[in-house]
Parts: sequence; structure tokens; C-alpha cells
Amino acid sequence: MDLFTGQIDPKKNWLPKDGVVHYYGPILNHAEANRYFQQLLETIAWKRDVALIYGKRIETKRKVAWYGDQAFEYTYSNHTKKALPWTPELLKLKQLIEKLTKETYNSCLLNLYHSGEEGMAWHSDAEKDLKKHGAIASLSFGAERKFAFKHKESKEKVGLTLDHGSLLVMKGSTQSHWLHRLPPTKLVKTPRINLTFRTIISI
Ligand SMILES: O=C(O)CCC(=O)C(=O)O
Ligand SMILES: [Fe+2]
Repeated sequence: MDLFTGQIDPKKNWLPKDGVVHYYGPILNHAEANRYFQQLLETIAWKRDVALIYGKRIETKRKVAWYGDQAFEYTYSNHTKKALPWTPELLKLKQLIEKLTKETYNSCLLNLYHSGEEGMAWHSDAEKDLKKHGAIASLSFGAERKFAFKHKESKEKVGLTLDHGSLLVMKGSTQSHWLHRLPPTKLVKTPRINLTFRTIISI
């Protein structure tokens, strides 16, 4: 595996204050990343997500799935989700990113965006059952997409492009002070899969 080629510096902090974001660039070569993309498409139990918009329950076009060490449960939009047991591919990816980021993770939320018209609105990943200030490792496959951060008070913005097979890590106080989003775009016609490895605290 050819790590850190080009000018990507994985030690650089992309945020000017109040958090830490590292972008490693591609951590898998193109052929390996292609193989994972195809395997994830075929082996993950993809389902449409549900959201409450003005109190109305709607289903997203974007598909999601949730895996973990245990059958962790969480409820949102009047809907309870239970984590499925790791697949062999997810376990391999988890071990790889644990080694690279020197952190551990016990669950993974997966998103499948069928085209650039699907994205994710501004949010932070700070639900009460997520470890406070725990690292979140985001692995991307398929279409290259822009990703953005916005400071909750100053509204400062930071943007970067997430490549096929690339790793981004958000840690420290990032989720307390910054929102992030995947902006929709008409320019992208092909699908993208994103995996966010997280640490859930079971109470
Ligand atoms: O698709 C992405 O890159 C981000 C997904 C995300 O923010 C999330 O799952 O919380
Ligand atoms: Fe997120």
C-alpha cells in the first residue's frame, strides 16, 4: 500500500480553532478501494433512513446501515435502530483505521449516496450515547465529494474534497464547536459510500 504520496500531510489540522480534523487522503490504492466499494454495495444491509421534517416522518433517498461490536440500540424519529454484527470487510477496515489513527471504535454508521443529488445537511455528531470528544473516522469510497465545516458561533467555513479510498478523522472538541455537511451537487452523477467509525457508550 502506497501511503501519503503527494502533498497530503496527515498531521495538518484543517480547523483553525476549537477542534481537530486530519485528512489522510487515500489510504488504499485504487484497485483495493474499488473492491471495497463493490463489496460494501453488495454485502451491507442498506435501508432508507427516516427523518422527521416539521413533525412529518419521511424516508430519505440516501440509504444507511449500522454495525457494531454489540447490538447497540438507539432511537430517533420514533424509530429504533439496532446495530448488526460486523461483516468481514468492515472488521478489516476497522482494524486498518484503528492502526492508522491510533484510536479504537466500536460501531460504524454507513451512508450510501446514489448520486450528487443526495447529501447530508449541517449537523454535528454529538448524540448522548457517543463518547464525548471521541474520535470519528470517516472512510469514503466512490465519487469524490466536497465536505464542509462551519463554526457554530463565528460561522467560519472550511472545505475539503474527500477522495475515493480516503480517510478523514474528526476529534477533540470538533463536534461541540463545528457543524459539518456533505453538500448536494448536480455535478456528480455516480454513487458514494461513506463509513463513520465511532465509539458508543452503553449505559
Ligand atoms: O458522508 C459523509 O462524508 C459524512 C457523513 C456524516 O456526517 C455522518 O454520517 O454523520
Ligand atoms: Fe456526521
